[in-house]
Amino acid sequence: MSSSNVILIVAVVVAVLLVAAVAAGVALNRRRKISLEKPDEAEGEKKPGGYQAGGGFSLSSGGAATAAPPEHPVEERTDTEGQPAVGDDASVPRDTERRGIVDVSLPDGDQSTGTATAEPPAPEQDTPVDTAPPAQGSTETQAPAEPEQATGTEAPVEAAPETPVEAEPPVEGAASAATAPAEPTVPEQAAPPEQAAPPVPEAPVAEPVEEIEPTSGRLERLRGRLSRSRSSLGQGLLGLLGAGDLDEDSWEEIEDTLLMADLGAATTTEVVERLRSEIASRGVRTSDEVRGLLREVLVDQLATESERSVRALPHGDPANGGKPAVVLVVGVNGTGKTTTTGKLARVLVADGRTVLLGAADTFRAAAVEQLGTWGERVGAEVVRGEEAADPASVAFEAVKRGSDTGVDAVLVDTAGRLHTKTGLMDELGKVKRVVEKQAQVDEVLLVLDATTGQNGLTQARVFSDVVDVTGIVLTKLDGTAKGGIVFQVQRELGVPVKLVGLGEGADHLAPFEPEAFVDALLG
Ligand SMILES: Nc1nc2c(ncn2[C@@H]2O[C@H](COP(=O)(O)OP(=O)(O)OP(=O)(O)O)[C@@H](O)[C@H]2O)c(=O)[nH]1
Repeated sequence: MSSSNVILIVAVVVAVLLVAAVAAGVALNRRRKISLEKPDEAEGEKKPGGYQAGGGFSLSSGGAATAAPPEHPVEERTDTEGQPAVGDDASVPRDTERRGIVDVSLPDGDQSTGTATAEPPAPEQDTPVDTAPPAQGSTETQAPAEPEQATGTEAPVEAAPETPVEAEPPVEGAASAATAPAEPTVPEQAAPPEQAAPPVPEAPVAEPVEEIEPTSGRLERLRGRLSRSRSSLGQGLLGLLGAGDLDEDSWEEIEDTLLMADLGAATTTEVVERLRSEIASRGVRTSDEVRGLLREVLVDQLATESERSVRALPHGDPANGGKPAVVLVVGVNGTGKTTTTGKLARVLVADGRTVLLGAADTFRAAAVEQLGTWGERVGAEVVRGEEAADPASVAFEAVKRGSDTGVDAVLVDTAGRLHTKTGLMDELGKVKRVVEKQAQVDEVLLVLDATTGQNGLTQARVFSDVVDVTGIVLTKLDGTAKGGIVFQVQRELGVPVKLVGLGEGADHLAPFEPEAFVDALLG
């Protein structure tokens, strides 16, 4: 072979390598960009009763790539005086019992958090949870009992005699699903293909006991529940703008209206400036034109590029080795975490999905009970720990159980109250890390109470530092005239509002859609 041939071949090889590298770079870049977008149809294949765009919930499955953490504006953190902060209650606690601070220090490889869990799951006992001895860390699964009405007196402890976890081959950490998982040694996505695995337990299937309201058109149907915000913000602005001849006093009033509705200073300034310039250039006369302009300006403020779909669809088919979606629900107690977890479960079940609930809010026995009731209502299995159990252990067990039984989604309700903010945050971080030992966390929904205004934002910043919040659920929008908090939350946190809570009813959860929301505000 002549030397020119050799050079030619080398040149061709180099060219091919270059092309491959460029292609890989482009692909990687694209993957990062769409990490929060809907997956291909194939990935998030739908079951009957699915969701449509426009009025329905938008669900997607988490991609292989983890969503890039949102950028959070760096701001001075100040707890609002006299207001509940992270680690406190967002509302008056419904009970007074508190558990002590759990040792949540977690150096890698630390097994000490499982200290209290050496005991096997408590045998069947009829004692109500609050009087049960604090057998920390033990978890048990609760099959959706044939529900009558859930009662607060129901003894939650039904020792699952042979939980699959205990029968599991001794994957370190998993062996202690009833204890704190020894996290670092569990290989990620460990799925021993040819192990003599114990029979895959079937998720107890129960029919939802209640009819679930259709999931499409929720925001439309619930728009009346925004009436307070509508009259203060929507009607207030329309009235002022429609009066014509806007002098400085009028503009000041418009500004005040926006501020009072909790839009925040930055958004308010932008909205007023835009309205002023558009009115000056376009000339807006009729009430329809006023409404049209206002709608446009407000929707533009709310629209973000972030994907709003909730990543609650499984990775592949769970019946054939696919993994369930894992959703963590975080937030301060009293904001509506448990309620939102239950409502979201209903949405998924209505979509033909199977759900498992993890009651990792072990801080308060009643919270666990509450989630148990939601589980019964939708026919979802509930994995829970006893009061004061290690939440990470419960979460771990829930995800494991969900994977074993092949559910579509595991929703984990976490604690929002501890004696100290640091303890809470350490614990939350641990919950996420532990869960990630066996499955990707697809969605971290931060639940914020819309009625707490600025304080909710403070909470959100703290939570965002510990876990990458991927979506906001703004609850109790029905109980406030300050629906403008939606604008501020998105702007300040850089995280999209994905769901809104519009009441205490089981189906008072709606997907957040900027246009429909603004329409509801404007009446
Ligand atoms: N009006 C209204 N009330 C809501 C909404 N979401 C939740 N709530 C109520 O808020 C209260 C607190 O809700 P929870 O779900 O218990 O709050 P949490 O954050 O989980 O608190 P724990 O159960 O202690 O963990 C309950 O009375 C709910 O019914 C909503 O969108 N609107």
